[in-house]
Amino acid sequence: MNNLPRVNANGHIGPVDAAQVPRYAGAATFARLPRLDQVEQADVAVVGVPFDSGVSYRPGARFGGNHVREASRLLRPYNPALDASPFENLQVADAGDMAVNPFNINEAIETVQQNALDLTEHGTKLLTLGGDHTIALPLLRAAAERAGSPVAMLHFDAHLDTWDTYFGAEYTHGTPFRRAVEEGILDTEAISHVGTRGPLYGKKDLEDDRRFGFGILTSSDVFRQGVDEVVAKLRDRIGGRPLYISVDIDVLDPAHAPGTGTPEAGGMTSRELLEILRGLRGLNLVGADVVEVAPAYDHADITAVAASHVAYDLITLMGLSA
Ligand SMILES: N=C(N)NCCCC(=O)O
Ligand SMILES: [Zn+2]
Ligand SMILES: [Zn+2]
Repeated sequence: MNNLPRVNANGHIGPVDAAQVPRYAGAATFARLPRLDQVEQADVAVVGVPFDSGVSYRPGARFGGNHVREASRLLRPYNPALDASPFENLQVADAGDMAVNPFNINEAIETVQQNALDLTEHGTKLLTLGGDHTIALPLLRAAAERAGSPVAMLHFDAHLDTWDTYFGAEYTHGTPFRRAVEEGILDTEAISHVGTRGPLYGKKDLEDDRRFGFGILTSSDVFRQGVDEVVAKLRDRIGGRPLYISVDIDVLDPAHAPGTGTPEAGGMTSRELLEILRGLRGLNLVGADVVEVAPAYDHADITAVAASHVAYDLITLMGLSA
């Protein structure tokens, strides 16, 4: 059905043309891009991670990837905010979903790490959709291995996710970045949380976090300092290092992202998040995730639309990387 030619100027296969095939027709791939098996090589692979066995509150992020794919049907090929055509500059393809064991977190982490390594074997960059924040740990392991060094990280989230354990469990969605620091896969000179807010267990949470090396720009900092100052501070800290960006969609206010498992009031707007991302043009972005999209709590696809635009800007940034 969707066999119309869609080869663009650079020989890359782009999205199905919405002027030729209604954009609501056919099975969803991210932004109506080709599947990975339909292209010879991919500069960027978008892959879903249907896993949410690491959550401490509301489940459902296992369904996030497909929810974002459905909302991404309305994306268009030219990104005016960054003056770039990401699918023309790059061959971007949808790699489907990782087959992750929902009953065994340790095995799931291994699978995510191995799948991420397999997908990036020939220089392909990875953007994952969906899943809970547990998956950032194996994704960072793979990113650091491919980079050949610890990576810088920007972590957009309402939460620190540097807690130690829940119910004695080390691998959960509230603990990936403490594990990552312990494993030495993060460049602790260049790791920042952006958008954090809300109650903590105690002051020690912040003390631990600072000891690990994290800088923090809270949701209130973004509001009070403004996007440009925040961008300048982040760029300064990251420099030319290989950079991984992890976006927990709950960094957005519940008004902008109700479809998530651990919502916190007082968050950033989707405009603020997109503006900060666009300010990161030219950094050496090696990989990214968009996690914690839980469709059961979404309304009118608000969360999925925001997540699809975040993913689109992340892919655009990959095409504009140093
Ligand atoms: N990573 C996300 N979304 N949430 C972590 C919340 C941890 C807690 O229940 O305290
Ligand atoms: Zn969070
Ligand atoms: Zn998180």
